[in-house]
Amino acid sequence: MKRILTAAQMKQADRNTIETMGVPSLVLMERAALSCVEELQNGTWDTGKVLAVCGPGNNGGDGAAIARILKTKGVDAELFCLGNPEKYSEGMRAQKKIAENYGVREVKNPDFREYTVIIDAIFGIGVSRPLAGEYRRAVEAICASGVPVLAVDIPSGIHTDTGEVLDAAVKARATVTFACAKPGLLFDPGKRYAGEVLVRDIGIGFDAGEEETPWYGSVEKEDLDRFLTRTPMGNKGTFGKVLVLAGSGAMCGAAVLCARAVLASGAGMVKVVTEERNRTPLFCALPEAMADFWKEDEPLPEEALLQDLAWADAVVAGPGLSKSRTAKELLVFTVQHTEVPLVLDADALNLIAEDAEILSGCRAEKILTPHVGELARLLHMTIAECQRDPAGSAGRAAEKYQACCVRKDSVTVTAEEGREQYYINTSGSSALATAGSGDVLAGITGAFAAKRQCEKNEKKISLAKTAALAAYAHGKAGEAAEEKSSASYVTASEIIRGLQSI
Ligand SMILES: NC(=O)C1=CN([C@@H]2O[C@H](COP(=O)(O)OP(=O)(O)OC[C@H]3O[C@@H](n4cnc5c(N)ncnc54)[C@H](OP(=O)(O)O)[C@@H]3O)[C@@H](O)[C@H]2O)[C@@H](O)CC1
Ligand SMILES: [K+]
Repeated sequence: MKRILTAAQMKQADRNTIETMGVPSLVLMERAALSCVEELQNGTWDTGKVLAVCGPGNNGGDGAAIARILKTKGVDAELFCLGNPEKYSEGMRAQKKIAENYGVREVKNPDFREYTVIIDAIFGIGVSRPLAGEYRRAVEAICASGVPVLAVDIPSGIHTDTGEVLDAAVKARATVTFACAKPGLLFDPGKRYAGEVLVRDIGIGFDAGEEETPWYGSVEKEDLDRFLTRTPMGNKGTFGKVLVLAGSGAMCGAAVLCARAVLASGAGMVKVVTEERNRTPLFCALPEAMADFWKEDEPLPEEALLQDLAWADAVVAGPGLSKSRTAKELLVFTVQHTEVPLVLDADALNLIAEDAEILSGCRAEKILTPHVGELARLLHMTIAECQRDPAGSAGRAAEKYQACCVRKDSVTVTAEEGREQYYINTSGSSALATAGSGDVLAGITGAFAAKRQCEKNEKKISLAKTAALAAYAHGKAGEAAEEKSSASYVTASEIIRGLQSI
């Protein structure tokens, strides 16, 4: 697990390091600057002529220190300072003076195109409002110059907590950020402005308010490996049995992809409940699956369904299900009779968006896996509103539907009701944006929820972390598939195959 800190939490950690642990602020700044210099000297940057563009706060102080350290290493480094010197932070004032003492030249009206690298040290986590005046002009000129930019802590103009552009922002080739990633570096559009994000330890003594909300984190490969470890004593019945309710007459593929993903994600068994017309294609495509069938406009096979629901350790409902009258009856029946974790995806979400009453009386733990369009329908908001606030919109759906919500987008966020906790997914690429990819994620999520259901209580992780691990595995599988071809050619079946390589 990696913690991700908001601006307020990072400031508290800085304060704790300085005031409680006793590390002077200038020492932290020196370490911050050195970590940027190390990046600049790794051989991938042309440091022929470097300009550090500094704002009035401590981010500017970092920039001045970087220019000075570069100068001592024989690099032609200059400073361009913005803002009223009377309002400089103590750190910026001190660093600017030290840079002067070392003979770093300060320029007044630079032509940014003359430089080989620009250090963006205008604003860091202290940015407090949209950029205007000289700041905005500088940011726009830096962007227009086309010169590679190294951003210090966060690209100037990106909101630290949401990733929003505050009217204008620097587009960096890479960002060296201190101690922890920040949400704004991981969410779009901040993620695209940050370039490669390099998290560097500068000796922050943590007390970022562990209990404080909102809490952000990201799961890592080690978390996934730990979760997927199988006990040698287990058998196919103890690794998780998943019931998949998917596929209407025209949508057998969704059922097949989802069920295949279940099996490829470590579940012991899968059973598919699908429309009668899918009988032959399902068994041809997936001989490992067991199945039960329902017929459009005929009574549900309730006895068989009750047995299936009692057998399952987790249930996935929705992929390719359609919104037909019988599909809705099936969903309502499932919701009312499921006691194990229930993953609701695609048409199940569309039916719920139209009639939230479907979920009334549900006793199961629920995981909703909407893409942003489905989320907007669930929340009766616009897509743009949901996009502006990735964590908030996921959290709102979790609260509204008393569930765990996996908000699928270029950056997937998982939230759980009752806690202001968010998992930001760091794996994946545009390769995942392909037909059937959502069916695969639903299957992985079902398999992981079933595995968790089979764990002894003391080993059980939260439902949100389980869902976050599924999103992470899905992203990693997409990356593995992309390595074999290219993002444009990856299909959902290849994402499933990619699961074997993570
Ligand atoms: N604490 C430490 O010791 C360490 C800190 N470190 C570094 O410091 C950074 C945080 O420093 P910081 O808190 O001083 O904030 P920073 O981002 O420089 O900006 C604040 C200044 O900008 C101003 N301002 C803001 N928005 C504005 C706008 N739109 N337009 C105009 N002005 C605006 C704001 O003015 P005000 O809002 O008060 O009017 C204030 O003057 C952090 O990201 C890291 O790089 C590391 O070296 C590790 C040790
Ligand atoms: K910056």
